[in-house]
Amino acid sequence: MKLKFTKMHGAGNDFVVIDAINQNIQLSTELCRHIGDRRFGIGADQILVVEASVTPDVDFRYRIFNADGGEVEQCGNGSRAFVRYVTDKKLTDKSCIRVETMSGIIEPRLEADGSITVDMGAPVLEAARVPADVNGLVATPQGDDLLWPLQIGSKTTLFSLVSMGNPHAVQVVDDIDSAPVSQDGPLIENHRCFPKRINAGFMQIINRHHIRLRVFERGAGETLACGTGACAAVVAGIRRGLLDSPVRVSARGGELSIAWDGPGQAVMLSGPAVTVFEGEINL
Ligand SMILES: N[C@H](CCC[C@H](N)C(=O)O)C(=O)O
Repeated sequence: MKLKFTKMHGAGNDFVVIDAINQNIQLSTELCRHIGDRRFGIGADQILVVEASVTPDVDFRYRIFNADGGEVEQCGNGSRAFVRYVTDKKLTDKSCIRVETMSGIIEPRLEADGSITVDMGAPVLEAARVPADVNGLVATPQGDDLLWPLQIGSKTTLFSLVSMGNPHAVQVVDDIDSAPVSQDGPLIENHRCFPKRINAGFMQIINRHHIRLRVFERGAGETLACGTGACAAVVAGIRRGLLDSPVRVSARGGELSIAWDGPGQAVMLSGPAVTVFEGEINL
């Protein structure tokens, strides 16, 4: 069968977007892994699937699969690509849409100037959900920052644990260009304290309104930008008294902007969403 798709990116975090409203497609882990493969398939960090909503007062359902085929709860950069896609494909005439994801409802908005802002919902301090004693590992938070000391390779590293629907472990580093992302990223992602695995953020503080960020993503490896990772890093930095909202997040693939007014409040994510090409794949 032939499957139509659209290739998109948000600050270099790239996606294959599939309309499953007007195409009959049953996605499996194996099929998503094939589509995400940069040599045998199309290639992408994530595959985004557009489905009709079955929930009143919700416009669409949005499924997210990492390149390794795993279905996940949330994708910040993907949510901006989503609203660009459904607008350009005339699947909606709304500028602000309500989208159901595995982790709840998000509200991406296409602004008059063409930029896109997403209400990502309120963060959960993942520490509250991390089992204190997993496989005999006892991890206890330090102070009210909820900084968790975890053994990564031969060293103990302090992490902020934040969930944006999907889990993030964020650490502060002096220089992200020399940070051991490729070495420590997989160790953090697969750490035994995180039974569902986790996204690993490496944050360099430039000033109270600007960070540089690299993220080794669960199920995708290091990406050029991570929207939920940017949200989690800013939440962690504000909670630790290191940052003030709004914060400019410089990722390797582009710039994102995050605003957060504190616990219980929604995190607002703004940034680009670009359509690169339309295509068809033989399955
Ligand atoms: N790798 C993530 C999903 C994609 C998140 C990222 N691409 C974003 O923009 O938020 C996870 O397994 O939770």
